[in-house]
Amino acid sequence: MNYHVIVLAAGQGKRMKAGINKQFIELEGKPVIIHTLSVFEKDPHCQEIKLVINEKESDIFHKLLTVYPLKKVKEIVFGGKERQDSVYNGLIATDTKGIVLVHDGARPFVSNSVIHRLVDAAAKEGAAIVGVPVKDTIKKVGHDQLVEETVERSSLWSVQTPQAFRFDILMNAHEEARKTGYQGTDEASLVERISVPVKMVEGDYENIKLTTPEDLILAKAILQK
Ligand SMILES: Nc1ccn([C@@H]2O[C@H](COP(=O)(O)OP(=O)(O)OP(=O)(O)O)[C@@H](O)[C@H]2O)c(=O)n1
Ligand SMILES: C[C@](O)(CO)[C@H](O)COP(=O)(O)O
Repeated sequence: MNYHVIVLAAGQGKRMKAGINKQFIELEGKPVIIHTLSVFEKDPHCQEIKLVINEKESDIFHKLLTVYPLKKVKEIVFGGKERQDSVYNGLIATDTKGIVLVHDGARPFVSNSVIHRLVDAAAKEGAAIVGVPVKDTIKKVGHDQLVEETVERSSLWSVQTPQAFRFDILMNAHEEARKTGYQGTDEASLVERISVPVKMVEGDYENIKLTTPEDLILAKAILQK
C-alpha cells in the first residue's frame, strides 16, 4: 500500500542541549535527519516526502540535500511555532486522497516492517499509530511529590511515530483542533477528538525519539548492533 509522509524537522531540540537543532547531530558520520529520510527514500511504497523545517535553517537543509540527494523530498515546507502547526503546514502542502504518515525527524530507527504494518492498519481502519507496551510501573504524582495512585499498567502504551491516517480524517481533525484551539502532543489525540477510532499497532522499542543527551548513547549502540 502506497503512502505520503510528512517528516518533521522544524523543532529547536532544546532538551538535547547540543547548541544546534538535534536533526544535524551526526551519527556514524551522517546527520540524524538524513538517517530518518533515507528510511522513507528507500521504501518503494513511499511516494513522496514533505520535509518540514524551520525557515531560518533553509540554507543548512538545502546544503545537506546537495550532499545527500533524496529524490522523494520534492518540496520543503516551513514549520510553525508548535509541532502541531508544523504538521498542519505539511498537511496543506500534501496532495493525496490516500494514506498520509506523520513522522518525527528525530526518530531515525523506524523500520520498514513497522511502517508497512502501520500503513496496512490505516488503510483498513482509517487511523493507526505505533506504540509499545510500557515496561515501568506508572504512578500519578501530586503536590509535594506525593504519590496519588498507581495506574493499572496492562492497558498503557508508550506512543511513537509514524502515525498514519486517511488524509481527509487527519485534515478534519486538524481543522477541528484549530477551531477550538486544542493543542495535542501527537496527531492521534486530534483524531480521537473527532471520534474516529485509532488502531494501535505494536512497534519497536528501538524506535526511540532523540530527545535528551542520554538518547545519543542509546542511538550509537543501536547503530553499532
Ligand atoms: N515547532 C515544531 C516543534 C517540533 N517539531 C519536530 O517534531 C519532532 C518531535 O519533537 P521534539 O522531540 O519535541 O523536538 P524539538 O521540539 O526539536 O525538541 P525540544 O522540545 O527539546 O526543543 C522533532 O523532529 C521536531 O523537529 C517541528 O517540526 N516543529
Ligand atoms: C508524537 C510523539 O513523538 C509521540 O511520542 C511525541 O508526543 C512528541 O512529543 P514532544 O513533546 O514533541 O517531544
